[in-house]
Amino acid sequence: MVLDTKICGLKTTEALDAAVKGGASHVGFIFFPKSPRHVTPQEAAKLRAHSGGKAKAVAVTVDADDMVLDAIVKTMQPDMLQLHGTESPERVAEVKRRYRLPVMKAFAIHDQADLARIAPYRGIADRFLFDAKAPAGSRLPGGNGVRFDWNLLAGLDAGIDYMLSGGLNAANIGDALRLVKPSAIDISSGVESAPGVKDTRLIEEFFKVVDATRNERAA
Ligand SMILES: O=C(O)c1ccccc1N[C@@H]1O[C@H](COP(=O)(O)O)[C@@H](O)[C@H]1O
Repeated sequence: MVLDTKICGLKTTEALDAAVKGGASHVGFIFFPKSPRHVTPQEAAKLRAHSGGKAKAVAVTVDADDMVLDAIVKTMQPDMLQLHGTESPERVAEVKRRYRLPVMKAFAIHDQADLARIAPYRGIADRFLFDAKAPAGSRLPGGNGVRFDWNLLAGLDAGIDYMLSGGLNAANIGDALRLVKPSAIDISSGVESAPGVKDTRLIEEFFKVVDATRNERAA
């Protein structure tokens, strides 16, 4: 079974190399100035070039306007856009049209009502990303290392293509993948030694568990 894996919030070639070596299908770059993982379009372009196309480059933005997206798309040339704010279905459709890129729409999940909110985006977003709600007082809509109740996903329509995200790490990814069957997983702070500082040893450890669980799923 194919399981895409995205390592998000990359800022250095060392961390990027570890992600690619581990088998990441996607690598994510954060364009959100309040984040400790924020990169400029120029920095992301250099990292993307360094990866040599071995993983799809995802640009993560939060309610970005066309001017911001124009600069990112022109400079970095991502393979996919992750919209991690409160973008409406109309805005998602507009972004897809304007940039001719696949779009992954992120949702903050706490209960079933949050999952129901994806309905108007079906057929518009190419993929969904389910993250936890940001804790009170957090300056970030994602990258908070917080998980949500994965049981909520058990009854989800099997045709929904989603990336599981939020508080994943080497210690819990095995349990997550035994409980739910996402087409993809996404991790950021779970492979960091401090906010915004990726740890290559933690990236390696994460992939070891993912590979072991993937083999379990295939058996
Ligand atoms: O990581 C950030 O700083 C960030 C900022 C703004 C929007 C999204 C961000 N990260 C996304 O958050 C999730 C989960 O992160 P974590 O594994 O819980 O730390 C991931 O999708 C990142 O793309």
